[in-house]
Amino acid sequence: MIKIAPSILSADFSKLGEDIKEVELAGADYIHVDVMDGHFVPNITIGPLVVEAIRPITTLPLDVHLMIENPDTYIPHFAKAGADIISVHVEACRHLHRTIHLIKDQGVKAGVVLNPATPVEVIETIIEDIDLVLLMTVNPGFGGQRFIDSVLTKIEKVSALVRSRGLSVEIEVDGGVNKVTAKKCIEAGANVLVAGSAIYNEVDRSLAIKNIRG
Ligand SMILES: O=C(CO)[C@@H](O)[C@H](O)COP(=O)(O)O
Ligand SMILES: [Co+2]
Repeated sequence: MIKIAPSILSADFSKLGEDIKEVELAGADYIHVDVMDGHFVPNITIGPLVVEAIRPITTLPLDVHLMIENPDTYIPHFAKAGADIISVHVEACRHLHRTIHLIKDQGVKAGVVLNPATPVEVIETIIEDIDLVLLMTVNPGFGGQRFIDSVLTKIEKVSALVRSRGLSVEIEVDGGVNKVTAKKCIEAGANVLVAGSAIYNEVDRSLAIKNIRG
């Protein structure tokens, strides 16, 4: 089953609650929350206060994508605020195994994110410990960027790894996902598709989600 995770980075922040409710009613499976700190990526977005504010708005899982330095400091705050999945970048974690278990200790699902230039091999030793692998299909920091095709090979590799170990780890892709690139990601083995501009820039969000799901 293909899941769609609209990224609220492309929503209208002056009516964030309405924009979240709208994609929930339009068939979204997760709400993707992009957290940026101005250090790991050159942009600043939202913190645990906003996660706490949107928690009562939706019953969908909040899929929190941390693009921050020192994630260990903030993981308990995002968990307490109501995150259901917390994903950390391997590039930001000095002790990745410890960070993954810190997330799980909060009773939250743990995801690991790889930038486009990071090879898949880095997750071979921890794939058994996680619930989700998030492959960035753009360089993180901004919505509305162009999909990087070379990541498709990485999706195939992660998919083969998950199958060969008999795991049920979700494979999520994020960045430049639209109805054309979504098809390629699904064929390569992804099952969770994050989309910001391809959903929030469309008037008919229900149709946009349907088109991406394929
Ligand atoms: O994490 C990120 C960007 O760093 C994403 O979640 C974007 O917000 C996706 O936006 P689109 O590329 O779909 O417009
Ligand atoms: Co994201």
